Amino acid sequence: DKSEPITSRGMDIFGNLLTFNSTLNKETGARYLFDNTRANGVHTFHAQRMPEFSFLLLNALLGFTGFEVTTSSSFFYDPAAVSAHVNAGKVYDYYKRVFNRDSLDNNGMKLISTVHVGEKWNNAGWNGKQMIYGDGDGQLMISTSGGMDVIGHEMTHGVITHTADLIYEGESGALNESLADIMGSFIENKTGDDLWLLGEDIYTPNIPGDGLRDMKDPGSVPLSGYTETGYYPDHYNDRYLGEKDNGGVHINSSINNKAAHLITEGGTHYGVTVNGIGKQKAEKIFYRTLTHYLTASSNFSDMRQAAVQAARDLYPDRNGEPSVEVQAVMAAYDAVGVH
Ligand SMILES: CCC(=O)Oc1c(C)cccc1C(=O)O
Ligand SMILES: [Ca+2]
Ligand SMILES: [Zn+2]
Repeated sequence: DKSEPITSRGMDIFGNLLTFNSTLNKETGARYLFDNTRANGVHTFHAQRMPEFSFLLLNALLGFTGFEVTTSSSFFYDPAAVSAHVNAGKVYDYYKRVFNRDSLDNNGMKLISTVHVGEKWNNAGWNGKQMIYGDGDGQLMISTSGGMDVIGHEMTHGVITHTADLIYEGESGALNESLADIMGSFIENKTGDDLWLLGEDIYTPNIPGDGLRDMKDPGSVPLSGYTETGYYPDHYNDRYLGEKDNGGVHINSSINNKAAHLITEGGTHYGVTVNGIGKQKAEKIFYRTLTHYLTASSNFSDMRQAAVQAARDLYPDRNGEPSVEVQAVMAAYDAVGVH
């Protein structure tokens, strides 16, 4: 075979010089962003800023994944591609290390990312088969593949597809979004309040400290992205009941996000006090909830019951009393009004 694994270097979108796995064509000397050391490959492509609808159409109809990112030297000159490639490898490593999950399907499926989708597209996504990243318009967003939590979020959509496959609308869709936010944030693993911000590294480059969403204080972020007045909800009674955003999947996700924050760090919310149990336990509870109990049509009440059960499996009752972990889950869902 004419191709062999080789390490290459390149800068990510923040100017960090990184070393990563790639593939060399020995005959031509060309290198490709194909890391064949993980699963059946972590392969990164570019769409040369094609309009997103045409990329998505060609992808859906013909399985077109874009153009190969290649270089004739040992250096790759596409920062957005380097960021997507390296971050995808990190997300693969997280799921393998923490949950012994081999790729999104737990069967070593190839991880495909395509960057430069659309023209100044303020979006990232999972299209059911692969991750896609826009470059942003430079004001609202910059290359979305630069966000470790964004990539963790997109790839967790892939894990969800291969597990509960939560229907992407209404309450099940909000749970899909929330679990992607929760795992994306845990994978990025920042400290302090930054742990709870989504997309902060690639959002509004001219405004420090803000994010697409805030899991600790959802109500601090205006709903401007969805042309709704108001702020993200942090209680079930304030959930969005409109039609926009597939019935508010990126809006009502904040209610479950707040529950996840309370389970992890604790706090008093609408008069309900939760004693936090930390990230290591929280991530196990959410992963077990997703992989053992949730189904495609699960709603918020199902989520509460599933999370309580997952917590009970992992941290059983003691002398007939719920463990502190189970108590934290119950109290957190009480605090956000989900019963
Ligand atoms: C935190 C990751 C995220 O929200 O990605 C999206 C963006 C940036 C725009 C539109 C949709 C998504 C998504 O993956 O839901
Ligand atoms: Ca973040
Ligand atoms: Zn999402």
